[in-house]
Amino acid sequence: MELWGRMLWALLSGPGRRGSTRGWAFSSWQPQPPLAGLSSAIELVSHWTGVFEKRGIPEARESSEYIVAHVLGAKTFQSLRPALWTQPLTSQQLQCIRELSSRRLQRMPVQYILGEWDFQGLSLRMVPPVFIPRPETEELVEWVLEEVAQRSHAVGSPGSPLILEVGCGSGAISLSLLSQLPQSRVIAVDKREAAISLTHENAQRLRLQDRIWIIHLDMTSERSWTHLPWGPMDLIVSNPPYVFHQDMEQLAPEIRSYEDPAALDGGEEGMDIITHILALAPRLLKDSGSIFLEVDPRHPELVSSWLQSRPDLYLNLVAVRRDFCGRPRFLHIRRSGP
Ligand SMILES: C[S@@+](CC[C@H](N)C(=O)[O-])C[C@H]1O[C@@H](n2cnc3c(N)ncnc32)[C@H](O)[C@@H]1O
Repeated sequence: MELWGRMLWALLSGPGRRGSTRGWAFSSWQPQPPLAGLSSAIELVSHWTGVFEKRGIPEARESSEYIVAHVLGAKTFQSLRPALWTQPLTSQQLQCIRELSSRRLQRMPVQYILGEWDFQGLSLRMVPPVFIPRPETEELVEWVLEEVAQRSHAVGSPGSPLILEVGCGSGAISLSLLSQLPQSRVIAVDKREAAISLTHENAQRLRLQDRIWIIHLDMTSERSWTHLPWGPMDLIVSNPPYVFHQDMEQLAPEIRSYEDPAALDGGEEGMDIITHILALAPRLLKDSGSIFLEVDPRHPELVSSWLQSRPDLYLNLVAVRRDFCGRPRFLHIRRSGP
């Protein structure tokens, strides 16, 4: 699973992918010839890997393995019982693999094809165009958990920590925090109806619905914040849209054709939603409350100088963390004043 997420990020920042591929992504698909003689899982993986490679589909082997494993009822090919690798598949299973593979040929991300994906050990439903959670974001969640563990004297009481997530998407961050912090409560907001309903669905699936308020709200609208059910917050967490607008056209076809641009486009310097969160934070946070953000590697410096220009907010950038590729991608900002 991790590999796929890494690939997505690599495409997001990778060179040489300018120009629209939307047209060819859809028009290049031709009906496949019958798979005469192919019947076992191993043969199908190798057949579809070859087809994907020929059509330039990234992560060809991983894609075909996930699809075949999914149709056989497993999460990964490696977790399939070895007996199933060579056993003949039914014609219904063959047809299903063909249909799912044709979606991959149209550059649909595997997470949407399968309709579910794991995040922090939770199985979440995935529905386009709601943003697919990336493995980097698991590192953000782990950092928040470390902070809560360190401040357990302050936030360990029933109902705490109280956490606000801005831009909940599928609910990945909120639900994994709730599942690992049994006393916590979360307010999760998103401006997209599709994200709100997917977070509701995932909360129900995981039986975490009792400690989460899911609110359909555009955080840039002033009036939205007057009726929050709980507050003030111990923590604000967000993986906001932070892609620099001019980088949007370089995104991989998987991202551009299927994920909501509003989940990605952070404006000219990727700071539009970040600065809204920071400007709002003093009104929502407890005295020494914290903000944890996932950002672009250029943002630690930009955020630091933006905060220096806003001493009235009493917010300090207290730490920057690197992701598994060594890029500075996570910020911890603390409120330290009135
Ligand atoms: C990068 S996605 C993160 C989704 C999820 N937290 C995750 O990490 O998988 C950003 C999310 O912010 C939401 N969003 C964008 N602008 C917003 C706004 N003004 N108010 C509330 N949510 C917003 C998008 O709809 C999207 O779901």
